[in-house]
Amino acid sequence: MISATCVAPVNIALIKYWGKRNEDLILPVNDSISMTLNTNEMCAKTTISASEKFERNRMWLNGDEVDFEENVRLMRCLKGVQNLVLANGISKVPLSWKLHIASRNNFPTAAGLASSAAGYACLVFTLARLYGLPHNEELTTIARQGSGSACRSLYGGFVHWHRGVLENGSDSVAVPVVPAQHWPNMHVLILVVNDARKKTSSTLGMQRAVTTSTLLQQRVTDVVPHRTKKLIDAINTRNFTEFAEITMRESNQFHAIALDTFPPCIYMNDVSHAIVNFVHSYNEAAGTILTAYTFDAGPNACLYVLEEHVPKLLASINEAFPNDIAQSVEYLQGIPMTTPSPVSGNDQGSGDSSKKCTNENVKINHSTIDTYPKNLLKYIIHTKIGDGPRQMTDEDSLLSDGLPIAN
Ligand SMILES: Nc1ncnc2c1ncn2[C@@H]1O[C@H](COP(=O)(O)OP(=O)(O)OP(=O)(O)O)[C@@H](O)[C@H]1O
Ligand SMILES: C[C@@](O)(CCOP(=O)(O)OP(=O)(O)O)CC(=O)O
Repeated sequence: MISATCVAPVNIALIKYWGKRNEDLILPVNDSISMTLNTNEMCAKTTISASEKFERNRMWLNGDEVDFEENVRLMRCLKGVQNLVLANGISKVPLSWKLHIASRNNFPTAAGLASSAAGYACLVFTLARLYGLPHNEELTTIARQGSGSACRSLYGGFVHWHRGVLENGSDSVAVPVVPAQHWPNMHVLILVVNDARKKTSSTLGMQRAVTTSTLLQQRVTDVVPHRTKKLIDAINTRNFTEFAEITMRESNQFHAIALDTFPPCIYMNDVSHAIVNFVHSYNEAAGTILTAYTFDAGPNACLYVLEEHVPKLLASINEAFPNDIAQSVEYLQGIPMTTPSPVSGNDQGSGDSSKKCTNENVKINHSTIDTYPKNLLKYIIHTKIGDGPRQMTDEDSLLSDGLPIAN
C-alpha cells in the first residue's frame, strides 16, 4: 500500500468569482483574487492510500462515507490527475490500483467558510503527491473542476485566478501574486454568525445570477478588470486603505448581484449588516481605514486587519457585540490572544462619556459606534495570511490499513 497525507488552506476572495461561462469545466465569467489563510487555524486534511487489494474507490468525508464514484466533481479531479500522470509518463503508483480517501475539515463544512475550496485543493494536491507529480499550474485547472474557488487554494499568499478565454479551459489557471511573506502582518478575524449548512449553494446561486441578473454583465465587463488591476497594485505596495476599500466594495457588489438575481439569493442576514455598519463606524471613529469586511455566500464576516491593530479591533467588537462567553476559549479561536476587555472597562472614570482607547497611535472614539444586543456572534476565528498546501508525515495519516481512523 502506498499513501500520502496533505493539508490545504482555505482562501477568501477579495475580487469575487460569481458566475460560470462553462458549467462542466467550471470556467468563470471573470477573474478573481483571493488571500490564502493559514492552515494552523483552518484546513482540510486528506489521506489517500492506493493498494492492489482495494476493490473500488472509496471516500470518507469527516468520518462519513460518501459515494465517490457517483460524485462527478470528485471523479473529474481523479481523472484529471490520472490523465496528467499518463501525459507525464511516470508514476509512483500503478493507475489501476483503487484508492481509499479520508478527508477532514477542522472547521464547519458547507457553511460559507470555503470548505469546498480547501477540500478539492487538498484532494488534487494529495493525488499529485501520491502519484509523484510536480506542483504546477496544471494542477489548478484540475482543482478548478472540483470547485472553482479550489484552484486558488493551491498557492499561498495572494492568488489571481485568470478567467481564460480558451474553450477547453486550459488557460483558466490560478497563479500566485505574492507569497504570504510579502505581507506577513495581514491578519483576519472571521466573525461566525451561523455555521449551519447554507440554503442556496454557491453553484446554484451563481447559475441563477448568470441567467437573471442584469447587473452581472456590467460587473464582468466594466468593474472587475479595473478593480483587479487596482487591487494587485494595492497588494504589491502593501497599501491597506486601498486594499480595504476595494475589498468592501467588491463584497457589496457581489451581494447586490445576489439580490438582483431572480428569485433573489439572500446570503447576509441582519447580523451581517450590523457588522458592515460596525466596520464603517469603527473606521470613521479611527479617522482612517483600519479594517475591511468581506462576505461570501453566507452570513459570516471575514475582517481583514493588520496584526498591530487586532487588539483594539477585538476590544471594539466585544464592546459593540457583547457576548456572555467572550472570555472563553470557545469564543475566540485560532491565534491565541487574551480577549481584551470591552473598551468601556478602560474608561478611567474621567467622567468623559466618549470612551477612548489608545493603541498603536490611533484613538477610537466609541461614542459613535452602536452597541448591539448580546450574543449575536457565535464565535470568532483569529487567523492570518498563510502558505499553500503541504505534505505531512505518515503519523498524520487519517487511514490505517486503508480504513478511517476514528476521530
Ligand atoms: N475536505 C473535503 N474534501 C472533499 N470535498 C469536500 C471537502 N470539504 C467539503 N467538500 C465538498 O464541498 C461541499 C461544500 O461546498 P459548498 O460550496 O456548499 O460550501 P463551502 O465551500 O463551505 O462554502 P463557500 O464555497 O460558499 O465558501 C461539500 O458538500 C463537499 O462535497
Ligand atoms: C462567493 C464565493 O465564495 C463563491 C465560491 O464558489 P464555489 O467555488 O464554491 O462554487 P463552485 O465553483 O460552483 O463550486 C466567491 C469566491 O470564492 O470567489
